[in-house]
Amino acid sequence: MVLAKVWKLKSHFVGFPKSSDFLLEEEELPAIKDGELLLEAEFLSVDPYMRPYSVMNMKEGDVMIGSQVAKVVESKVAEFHVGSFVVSHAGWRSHSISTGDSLQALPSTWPTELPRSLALGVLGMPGLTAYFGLLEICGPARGETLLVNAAAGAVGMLVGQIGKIKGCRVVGFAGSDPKVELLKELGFDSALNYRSVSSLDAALAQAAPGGYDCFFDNVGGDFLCAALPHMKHRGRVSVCGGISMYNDVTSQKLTFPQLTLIFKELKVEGFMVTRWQHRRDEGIAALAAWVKEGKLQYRETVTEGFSAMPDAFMGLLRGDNVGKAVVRA
Ligand SMILES: NC(=O)C1=CN([C@@H]2O[C@H](COP(=O)(O)OP(=O)(O)OC[C@H]3O[C@@H](n4cnc5c(N)ncnc54)[C@H](OP(=O)(O)O)[C@@H]3O)[C@@H](O)[C@H]2O)C=CC1
Ligand SMILES: CCCCCCCCC/C=C/C=O
Repeated sequence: MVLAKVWKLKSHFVGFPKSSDFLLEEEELPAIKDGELLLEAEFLSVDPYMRPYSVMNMKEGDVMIGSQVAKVVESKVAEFHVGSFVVSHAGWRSHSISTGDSLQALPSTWPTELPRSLALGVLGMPGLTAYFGLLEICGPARGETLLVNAAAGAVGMLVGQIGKIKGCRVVGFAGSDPKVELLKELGFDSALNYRSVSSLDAALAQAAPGGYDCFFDNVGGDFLCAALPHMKHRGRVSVCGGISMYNDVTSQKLTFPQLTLIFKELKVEGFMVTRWQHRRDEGIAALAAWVKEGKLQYRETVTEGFSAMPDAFMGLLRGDNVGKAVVRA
């Protein structure tokens, strides 16, 4: 008999999440049956989408949604061997029972020098988000200027580096001076702290006096409104996220950008990374090759202990993380 620890949504978040919104429970798991396997979480992901998802798709008492890298500890499914690792979407659970459906096996050839947590980061959902969201929607060309915000986070850090690989001039905005320094180390041509610039408008203009061809937006709200007038004619905007709005209690009042969109003939397109699920292998192969060649660097912020899941999640929303935020169970 296995006692699983499970984090549940105790109360719907109102504004910024609080520790008291989460509930840690224990659940007895039954013995596995034929066609089932028992998983033990090794690394769990915390991601911004969990905040809007909780509003749209969860009720109080539900297990928090999420992905994890897990070890197969018992198996009655031929394709999954005990001791192998998978990415599972079991939510915030220390142990879970699965039929194997929708599990992604980590290759047995996973390089020992790469932590398995990368399957939740550069070699997982955030990597694919950066890869397809930038290349398919912005279509950056050599010599073009690319703008990205939340640039020191899991997705943004990769977007900027992929922009450099594609020959762009890259401008990144992040929320602290150490993050800005890191972006410069990673090869960003210009990096700015959006919290300390006296005017976002002036900073955007100064960083790219000729304007931006591509904008990968992770933040939305005021940043999006400030950036659109700095786009070049026929610029492309990839609307990936709106983290500045996820904790809003009342909707932000924004100035409609119709005239900018029309006269600049901008393409502004939202996306879900799941759009390219059928091209997952292609994306992971490209990202892995760049990591191996040293062209794509990754960073992780690892929080220790399953009991710290809510802290890691709240830290992510506050901007405590550099690169991908994960929890080691
Ligand atoms: N469309 C899709 O399919 C997907 C969308 N996303 C979206 O991509 C974005 C980035 O996700 P991810 O890389 O995983 O997360 P990050 O690792 O970038 O973490 C979130 C970061 O957002 C920044 N942030 C928080 N609040 C604000 C704010 N008010 N204004 C500006 N920045 C803020 C913080 O960095 P800082 O210190 O710089 O403020 C924080 O570190 C999110 O919006 C997410 O929802 C992610 C995956 C898939
Ligand atoms: C628990 C499984 C979820 C994996 C899919 C995640 C899709 C993320 C899309 C993000 C949107 C905005 O942040």
